[in-house]
Amino acid sequence: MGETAITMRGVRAGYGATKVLRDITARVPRSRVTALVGHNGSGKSTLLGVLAGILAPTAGEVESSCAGRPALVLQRTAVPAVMPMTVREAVAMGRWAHRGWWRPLTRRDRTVIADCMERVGVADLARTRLGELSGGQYQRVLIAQGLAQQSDLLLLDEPAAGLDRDSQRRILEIFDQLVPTGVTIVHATHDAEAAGNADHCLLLKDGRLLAQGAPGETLNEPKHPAHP
Ligand SMILES: Nc1ncnc2c1ncn2[C@@H]1O[C@H](COP(=O)(O)OP(=O)(O)OP(=O)(O)O)[C@@H](O)[C@H]1O
Repeated sequence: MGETAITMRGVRAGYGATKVLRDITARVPRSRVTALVGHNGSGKSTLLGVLAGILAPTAGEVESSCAGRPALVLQRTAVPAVMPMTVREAVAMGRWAHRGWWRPLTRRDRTVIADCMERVGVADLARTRLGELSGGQYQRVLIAQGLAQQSDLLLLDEPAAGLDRDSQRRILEIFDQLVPTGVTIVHATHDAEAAGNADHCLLLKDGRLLAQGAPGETLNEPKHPAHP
């Protein structure tokens, strides 16, 4: 299926003595949505950490043809909305990678920030404080913050977790709008609809890759943990 954005060969990774990923050999297609699927603890977040470049593999290699640094959108629960800042200020933090946090925003930064808020539908909330947002709105702000990094690789850890169906669908729509702009998306999910909507799935179990490919093939894989 199309071009490859990332190739992993025999990737192992973990945390000190804890070995998590075991010999992952997989590909991520360019300008497509890839879903990382698997039970709790199967290694989805760890794999995102490797793809984000914040966790170095202990073996194997990761070859990426993406330009620049990937943008990682952490799980909403890992980034509580306790900071006394507005939506615009939170999205502006996405520009720090470009300009450093100490420099004033340029006109270009302001344009990018406004565009990212528009794309995820939070422009009308620009002056609202994070603490006043619903879960779905806050998740979209975090996505806008990731988009503001203007990376062509967007990694998201369970962006739809804990949201109602409408908010989940809205996130899938955002993915569908981003892909034609050349963004490669990789997201971890527990949700069957989100996984089924992806172009490509990587199915993990206990740190190993059980299957990869189109959702129809991967998720019906007899080795899928959901199968008896
Ligand atoms: N910082 C860490 N230090 C030590 N072990 C960790 C660390 N982070 C994760 N682990 C362990 O690595 C394994 C894989 O965790 P990971 O978070 O990658 O799985 P996951 O598939 O994303 O799970 P979930 O669906 O619950 O988010 C788990 O056994 C977990 O306890």
